[in-house]
Amino acid sequence: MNEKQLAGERASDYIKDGMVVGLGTGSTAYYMLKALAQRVQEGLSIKGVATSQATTDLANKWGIPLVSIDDVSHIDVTIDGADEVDDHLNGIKGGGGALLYEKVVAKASKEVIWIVDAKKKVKTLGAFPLPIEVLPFGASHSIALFEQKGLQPQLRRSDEEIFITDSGHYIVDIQLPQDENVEAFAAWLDTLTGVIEHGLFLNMAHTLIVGEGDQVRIYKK
Ligand SMILES: O=C[C@H](O)[C@H](O)[C@H](O)COP(=O)(O)O
Repeated sequence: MNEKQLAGERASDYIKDGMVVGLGTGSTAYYMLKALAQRVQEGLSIKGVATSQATTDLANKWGIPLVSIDDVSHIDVTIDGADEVDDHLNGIKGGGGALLYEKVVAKASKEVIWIVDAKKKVKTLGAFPLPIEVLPFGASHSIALFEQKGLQPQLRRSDEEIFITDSGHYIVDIQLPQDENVEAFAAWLDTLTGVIEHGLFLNMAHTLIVGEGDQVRIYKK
């Protein structure tokens, strides 16, 4: 079994009968969804809140019941992947472009669990480019600002076309400055007009499940 599968399957154990569950996006969340679908088939009763169209499609295909985030007062637990996670359980997300809905769902959740393979557990965030979701209107000005700050922005593309998020925005991938405090950098990003959201998820995860070789390691905040 690969590390992503180990982490994803273990995470599905955290889902209990009657819960509203935030369903993450990506190749690791895929395994959690698969394990959850199996449990639903065996009689587990949950309601899922999907974080992307891709996850909605998988849940529909596998018979996981979904509700809209606006039809629930809270989410009991959200299980999602991440691109990098440090020792404080701060992370970078958005490698698959789902960061906006993922952050909205995480913020509505009582508990957030991340599932990753071992290479994503890092000492310092920033080897993975930081995804910034920007408004298409004026995107060239957002990119110019990042360029001016030395952040090496790259407008994300998919098969030559500009990548469009589920909510109709662009993604600009930048290099996280290594000499700057991540909280301060996230706070600066939050002030920028035209920036819809960014992939720094700070103080959001409570539990990290890492598939490492043929073992699972669990870290708590
Ligand atoms: O936008 C995508 C999400 O943040 C994913 O959860 C993240 O990129 C990790 O994906 P994967 O498990 O495929 O590496």
